[in-house]
Amino acid sequence: MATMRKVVPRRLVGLATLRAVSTSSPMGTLPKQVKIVEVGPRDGLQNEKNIVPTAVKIKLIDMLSEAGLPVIEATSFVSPKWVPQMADHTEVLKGIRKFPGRNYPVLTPNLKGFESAVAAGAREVSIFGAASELFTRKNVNCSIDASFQRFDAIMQAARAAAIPVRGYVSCALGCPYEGKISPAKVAEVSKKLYSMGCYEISLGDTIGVGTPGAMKDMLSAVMREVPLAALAVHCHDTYGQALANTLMALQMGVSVVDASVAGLGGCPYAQGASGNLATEDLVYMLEGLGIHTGVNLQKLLEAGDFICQALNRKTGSKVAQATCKL
Ligand SMILES: CC(C)(COP(=O)([O-])OP(=O)([O-])OC[C@H]1O[C@@H](n2cnc3c(N)ncnc32)[C@H](O)[C@@H]1OP(=O)([O-])[O-])[C@@H](O)C(=O)NCCC(=O)NCCSC(=O)C[C@@](C)(O)CC(=O)[O-]
Repeated sequence: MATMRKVVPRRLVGLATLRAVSTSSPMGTLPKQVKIVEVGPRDGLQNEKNIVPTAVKIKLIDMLSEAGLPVIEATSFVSPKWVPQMADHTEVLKGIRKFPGRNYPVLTPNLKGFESAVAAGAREVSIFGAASELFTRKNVNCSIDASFQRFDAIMQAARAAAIPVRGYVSCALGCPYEGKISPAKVAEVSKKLYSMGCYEISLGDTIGVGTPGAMKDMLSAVMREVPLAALAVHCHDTYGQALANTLMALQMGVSVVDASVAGLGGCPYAQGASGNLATEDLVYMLEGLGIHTGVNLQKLLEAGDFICQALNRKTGSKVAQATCKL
């Protein structure tokens, strides 16, 4: 295994001067604490063409746990024909160290996936819907309505097994196949997922086309239907807007943010989707705002290094690039 690169501590020390920003600044009402949902091992890796060894996935998740991430989406129990990279879901879920008080949710598209996930030891699952009809067909091979019938079956089984379920709404700020998606449609799908029992709804800018203005309009509509405390944002960075969009959501009171170590990611069924918001960049910004995350940035950078070296890939995190010793 290649050696870890050293992070230059001087750059990180500079943060201390920024920490004076108060939570009731003119920027809006910022949350005091943000829960980061790390999606790198799932969203980050699912699009990788070469199969990443199971041992690498396990080590990545363990390093992310050591960095203090409270929630790490570990894998997905989808069809291996559709997403070959996630075919080792059972081995990954069984192989990782489960830190006390942390969650390791997995994606489940249908009852079959849910049952396999539970058999592999999943204690939390995520169902994934979308606000776009065409994207739903490309991603899970059925209509939005039919996807909700599958979700019904999962919700019933999850209730019986006392398994919490998170819900995703993809294409919340645009669709690769339909283009613009109305905030009303996003609100409708979010409300349905929440009403059926999802404890949290993650609003995905799947192809990273959103801007802070679009985020504001979409969130305003969703907040009329779903309590703010149950909302999360999930921004891809295709147009370099992910951090700005996330900041807008924070200013509107959202306190749960999805991100992916080293900015890895993309949905294989969303043409043009690039990586997610890099977790390192999110943590750096939140620390600068004086917002608690419980994440150790140094250890997170090391996890980012590890996976980038394993993938032979340059990091997508600006913070990692800036702090990299040349
Ligand atoms: C939903 C299906 C399965 C429908 O796929 P289908 O082909 O319509 O399903 P089917 O029920 O006809 O089954 C076909 C075959 O798949 C098997 N199968 C069926 N279900 C499972 C399962 N759970 N696990 C393992 N195998 C399964 C089933 O047993 C059968 O096997 P065969 O008889 O041919 O050998 C498929 O379309 C699929 O797996 N799609 C997943 C696509 C995916 O993972 N996309 C990425 C995640 S979403 C995302 O990234 C966005 C997000 C969440 O990050 C937020 C954002 O950024 O917006």
